[in-house]
Amino acid sequence: MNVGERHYRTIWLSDDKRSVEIIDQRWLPHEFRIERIGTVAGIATAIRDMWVRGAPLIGVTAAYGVAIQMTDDPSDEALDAVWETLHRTRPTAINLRWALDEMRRFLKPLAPEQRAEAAYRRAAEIADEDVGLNRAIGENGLAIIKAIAARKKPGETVNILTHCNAGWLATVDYGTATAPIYLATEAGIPVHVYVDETRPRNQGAQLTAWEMAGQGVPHTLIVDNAGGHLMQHGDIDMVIVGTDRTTANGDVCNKIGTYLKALAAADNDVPFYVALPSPTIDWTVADGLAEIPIEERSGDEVSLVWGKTADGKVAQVRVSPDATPAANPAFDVTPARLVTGLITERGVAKASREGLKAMFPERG
Ligand SMILES: CSC[C@@H](O)[C@@H](O)C(=O)COP(=O)(O)O
Repeated sequence: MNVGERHYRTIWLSDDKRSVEIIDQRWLPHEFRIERIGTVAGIATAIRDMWVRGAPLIGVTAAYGVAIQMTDDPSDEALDAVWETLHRTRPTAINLRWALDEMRRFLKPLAPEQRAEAAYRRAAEIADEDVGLNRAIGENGLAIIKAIAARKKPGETVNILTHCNAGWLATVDYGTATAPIYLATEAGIPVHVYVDETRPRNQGAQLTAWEMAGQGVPHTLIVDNAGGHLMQHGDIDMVIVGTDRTTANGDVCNKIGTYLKALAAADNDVPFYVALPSPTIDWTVADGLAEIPIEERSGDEVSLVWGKTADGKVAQVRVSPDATPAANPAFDVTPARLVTGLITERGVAKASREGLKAMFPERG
């Protein structure tokens, strides 16, 4: 995506060909900061403390973490240790385990002295593959938006609700849920996006809104609780969200609050789509509610909110009494029965075991 005149991916190799540079998402939308990270500890911090976030980008960042480790120590023991260290950072997004497994599978058969160079090459390929997958998701989702637009009167917008940030910032480029939106805008289809603020960390208000503004996509920020009301009044044509892990049965784990949007969508006959690249499918898990570990983050993220003060400083304020404890489950599971379709790189699958098997027969 472009920021101003310049095209950026969300992660890239530094000039020293060893460290990576990332957009530090903690400061957006107020400051655009780039950080250079050259250690495994730094990569672990960036993932855990959400300098980078979003399932696909977490995976790519971890892949580069393995590469950094291989320059320091390419032994089997170090490869296993970096897998463990990075796997511990965030438990829910399956792309993290997918990328770590892929790096280990690729590197293990190589002689240690070949591993560093090969690891950077494979990490770069995983990053490039992510861009390709998202572009294909965009094309497949675009067909859905086009079909809705065709039923509208000339000039009427297609109104899309999205939750969290499943955008460019959550991937390497394009985003998953946002890819169809960007392609629709490029194709001249009038779209308008309702952006859920996405408490507690406000990925919608801070990241999706910033992306939409930067790409010139008409959008409106709403509080998380407004979606149901808008659907009851016919103001939403479709919902598109991303996912951190989708089970082999089509259950969708995504940012906390997604389930409530899906319930409201079902009650109002609003199509509810989930956009995902195939590395986000966990083929080993069937029942999302019973089997997916849900990350529990610090209650401080609920009690304290970041923002820009009147004098232009980025600061944190407390919104609840000092003595009030807060719980912060970061994700929830939307059962497959509430999902209209899974927009993958291969096409739109039914959210069911049969639907996913038909789309990915080699995994059946
Ligand atoms: C293409 S990103 C899909 C998901 O990772 C996204 O919707 C999401 O829930 C991100 O959560 P986050 O906690 O910000 O990493």
